[in-house]
Amino acid sequence: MKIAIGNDHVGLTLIPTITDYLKTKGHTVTHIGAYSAERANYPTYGKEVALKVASQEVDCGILICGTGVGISLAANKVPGIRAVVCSEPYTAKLSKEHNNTNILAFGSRVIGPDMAIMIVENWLAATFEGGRHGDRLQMISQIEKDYR
Ligand SMILES: O=C[C@H](O)[C@H](O)[C@H](O)COP(=O)(O)O
Repeated sequence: MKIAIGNDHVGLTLIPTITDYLKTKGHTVTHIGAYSAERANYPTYGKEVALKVASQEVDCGILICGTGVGISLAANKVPGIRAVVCSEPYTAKLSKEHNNTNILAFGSRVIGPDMAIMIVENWLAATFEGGRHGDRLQMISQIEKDYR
């Protein structure tokens, strides 16, 4: 898969672990992020990764900030994006199966490298189930259209 990964200055600490893991699994990784510990603004990176996902330049995205909250909020402002913040693998799996999330976010101040890998692994392995869940996603898309 083609995966875009983005981070702010806090999320940078988990980038080598996640990037190495993804490459080991054969994925192509595009890194868009803060590249130093100098304070940076997460909306910049959340938006940039979200635009790549929405335009289908990549298959999905992974975003990391301190908590995963701010960067996912920014990504979710881009039409077509369904970003989820996860601190454990169960939500990551269900967010794909039921909500067809296209961006996974987590926080480097919340979880460590091993948990981050478990979350990524479960998210990437899961498949959207469609059916009633697809109907609900259409309702979400409609809300987006209503307020455009
Ligand atoms: O949701 C926002 C993220 O957790 C940011 O990584 C965090 O707010 C950055 O905080 P600071 O600028 O204090 O390092």
